Amino acid sequence: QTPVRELRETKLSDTTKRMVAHSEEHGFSDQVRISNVIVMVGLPARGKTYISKKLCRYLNWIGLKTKVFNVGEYRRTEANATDALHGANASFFSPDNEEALRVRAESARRAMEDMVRYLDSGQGHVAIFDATNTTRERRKKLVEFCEAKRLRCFFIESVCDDPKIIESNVTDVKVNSPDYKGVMTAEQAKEDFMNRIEQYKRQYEPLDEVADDELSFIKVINAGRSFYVHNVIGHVQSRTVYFLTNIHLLPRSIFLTRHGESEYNAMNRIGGDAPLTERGRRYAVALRDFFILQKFTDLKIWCSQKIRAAQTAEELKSLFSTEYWKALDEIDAGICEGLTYDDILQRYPNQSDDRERDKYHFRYPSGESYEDVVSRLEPVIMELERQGNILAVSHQAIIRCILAYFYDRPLNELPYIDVPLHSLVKLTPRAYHCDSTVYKFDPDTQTWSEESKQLP
Ligand SMILES: O=c1[nH]cnc2c1c(-c1ccccc1)cn2-c1ccc(Br)cc1
Repeated sequence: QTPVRELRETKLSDTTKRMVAHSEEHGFSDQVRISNVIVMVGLPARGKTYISKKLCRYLNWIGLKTKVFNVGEYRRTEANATDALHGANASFFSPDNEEALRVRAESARRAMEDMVRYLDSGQGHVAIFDATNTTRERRKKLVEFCEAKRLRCFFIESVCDDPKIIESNVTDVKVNSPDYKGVMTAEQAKEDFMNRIEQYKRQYEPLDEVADDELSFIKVINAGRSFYVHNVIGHVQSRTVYFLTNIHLLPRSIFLTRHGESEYNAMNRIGGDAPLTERGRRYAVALRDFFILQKFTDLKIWCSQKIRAAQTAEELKSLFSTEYWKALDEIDAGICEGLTYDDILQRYPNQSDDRERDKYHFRYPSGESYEDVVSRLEPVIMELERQGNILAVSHQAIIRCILAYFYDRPLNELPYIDVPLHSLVKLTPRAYHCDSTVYKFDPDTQTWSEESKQLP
């Protein structure tokens, strides 16, 4: 069997070899060369931090290093220097409060400096500037600041006049804000926060397609019910717009599980397309009983196209609609398919070392890397964002990639996320984090146990 590298040498023409070498060295498009700044705009309780955190998590997962710079957090450190009550008093946000304006301008300046440092250091590709930025003058300063540093600016304005949505934000998030913690009751905090919004309304200048014609921006209206998109430039802005049009706030749960134990698992062999063992079949039945007990009515099942996954979902397909996704198939181990870990250590010692050194980027010869799997899972993640209650029956490497997205884990930690057989993960996305419960089934005692943990 000709080693893969030799194949590549003979197959590529000189021109192609030069192009491949160049692109491997210089990156493929402006997503690497030009740094992007995403600027949030909107009154308080319009979901700016919600969008910032969620978008940051998505861009990091697709490989664009991104960080949120929240000016409120800078103000709170600034305010602690003088008077912690600053944020807990709506009059702090009055346009007539000179001292407060100084503190707020100082916090914005320090956040902008840190943002540029993050991008200039080459550490980051995208910075998200999470602040109200509600006046044209404030936004003009930001554009000038970014232009001077060759940074491309994209504005995301969240406008919302739906009282139900604002109410859910204030009760969900604001009353637990550090501004109010231990300072006043939830009722008082809510009232103060509504006053804070009134203060901002006095100066709010929404983005305008005529007055702001030269800017690149998207107006998100009523939590994604409608959008106005203007002058989108480049890869990062295009992926951002696409993401925002696919997310929603409706509460739902996502269930993830591997297939039941297969004949290959029992022989410690990787890959392949083996059927379930008796223990694996018991898990399939237990899974069906679990969802009958949960009384889930609107659940959709997504399953990989491997026999062991299809057999696991078999028991459930009479209850719920089932779709088979090739994108959910296990990582392709290439020339290592069907081998045991010992076989691989003996036959391919060098590959085993490479894999240990950088498990995320390591690609099995004639197979895939975790990075390749993340790329083929992007459409699955996007469809998960669009859907309601989903159960995905898939494989260890695949579930690691999906969990890394919802848990906001760094990519180098992704290949080490614990995903044992016969365990079912229930994810419930919240405003700024994801609740997670793990249910474990023991096929020998045929009992379920639960370990609930709320991830940061
Ligand atoms: O309050 C809000 N007003 C307006 N838009 C909002 C929220 C929230 C929100 C709601 C509850 C808690 C935390 C954040 C999310 N989005 C939102 C914004 C854009 C998209 Br695309 C989807 C949701």
